[in-house]
Amino acid sequence: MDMLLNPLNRRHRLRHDIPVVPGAFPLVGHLPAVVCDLPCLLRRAERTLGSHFWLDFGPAGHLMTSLDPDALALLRHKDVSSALIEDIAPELFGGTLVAQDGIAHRQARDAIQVSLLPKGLTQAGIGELFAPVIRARVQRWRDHGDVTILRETGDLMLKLIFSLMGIPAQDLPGWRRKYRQLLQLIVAPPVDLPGLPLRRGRAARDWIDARLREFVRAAREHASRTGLINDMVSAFDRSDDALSDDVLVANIRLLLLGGHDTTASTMAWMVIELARQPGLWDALVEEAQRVGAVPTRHADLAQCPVAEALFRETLRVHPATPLLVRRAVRDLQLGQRRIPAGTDLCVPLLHFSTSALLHEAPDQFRLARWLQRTEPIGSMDMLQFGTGPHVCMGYHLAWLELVQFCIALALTMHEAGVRPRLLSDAEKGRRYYPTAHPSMTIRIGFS
Ligand code: HEM
Repeated sequence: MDMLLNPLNRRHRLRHDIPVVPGAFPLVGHLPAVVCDLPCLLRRAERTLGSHFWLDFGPAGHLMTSLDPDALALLRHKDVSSALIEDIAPELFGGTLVAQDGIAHRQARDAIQVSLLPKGLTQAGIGELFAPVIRARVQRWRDHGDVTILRETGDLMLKLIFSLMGIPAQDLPGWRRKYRQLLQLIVAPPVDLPGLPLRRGRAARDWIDARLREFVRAAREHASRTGLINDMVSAFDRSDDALSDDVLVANIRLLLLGGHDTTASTMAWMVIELARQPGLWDALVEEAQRVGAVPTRHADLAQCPVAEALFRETLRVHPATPLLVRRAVRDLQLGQRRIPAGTDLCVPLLHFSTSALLHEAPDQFRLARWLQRTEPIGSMDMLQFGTGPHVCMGYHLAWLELVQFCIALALTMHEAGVRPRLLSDAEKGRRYYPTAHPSMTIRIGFS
């Protein structure tokens, strides 16, 4: 067997009448294949077993995975819960709204959402804050001549998200270090000893939370100031059942996590696509020259249709969050199948995003599918941000910063008479779980 599956496990088994994909390893199940070759794994499972099958996510257990478009409706169903997210990553997502349901979720979400909508972002001057940071970074790339792209976009995104939180520039190295330690909680084995990832990750989380608490206190003392944290604090303090600072701090930390990896990966893929398709780069440069400056407000984004199409098509072909997980809290009907209460579910956004059911010629990277459409963007067009009550809260922010990035890149490189060129194999070393991204080693030259 080629695809990181266990050749010794070929037995065909059923759970609740649904086939289990063969090839799981002890302890880690199908995780090696999920992480390294999810599209191939899903295609093979569909071809051999049909559109419903179990995947073994190792420590997270078996998830019933459905490739039936009806599965998307599960994300909007009142009888499915997001609590499974907390079970899978309690150290990172415990107490955050992404793992909550019902009123607790709605209350925390309502309090934060306003600041992340176009009006809130414009009022807080986020576009003006980001433009010079992005411009300075791409100028550094131009001066350097070549970059390891994902490392660079990851660093840029961290800088943007920290500046969004009002973290002073001189404190950034300390935050960066703690943030990287926090991420170790994703893979930390459950052993709490000094020097091990769990202990270090928890210490970093406590460090971050303590500082966020100080920001919250400062925001209350200077209530007249604007800025994202100030807006969130006032919204939390105004909410009907005042929400505790623990809830507020956990959710600000969630924004750090939610807004980083996903956008860094998308930004890296954008550069890779621009480098491997010269026609795309030419169209973007033409647009950037026409608009002449990096847009700073949502209202300006309409003048950048090519950059917007690039943002949407990059996400469609390379969705940064390829899988969503849920738990059935009551018996559910999924097409012809009955899903018993308690079943853990996996909805592979990657499959739908690149499926012929939703898109013509889904394997082709085509800006025209966005540039030529006349109907408004609907929920299926932004599926990569989820759907239903948990749909991404950072959609407008991601749209703004990614279009800003495209225009800044095109202006800067074109002024210097250079364009992006792919220096490595873009397909090698891709990862698909827990978020999807190109290989950390891919290099892009500007010449
Ligand atoms: C390209 C960029 C992004 C992608 C592809 C993306 C994708 C997603 C997806 C698929 C979900 C749904 C999770 C679920 O249903 O379980 C989600 C939720 C969320 N995202 Fe994003 N995201 C992006 C950027 C951002 C940014 C920039 C922020 C904020 C700074 C953010 C904050 C959040 C939050 C707080 C949630 C949880 C919403 C809830 O549970 O109600 N995301 N995102």
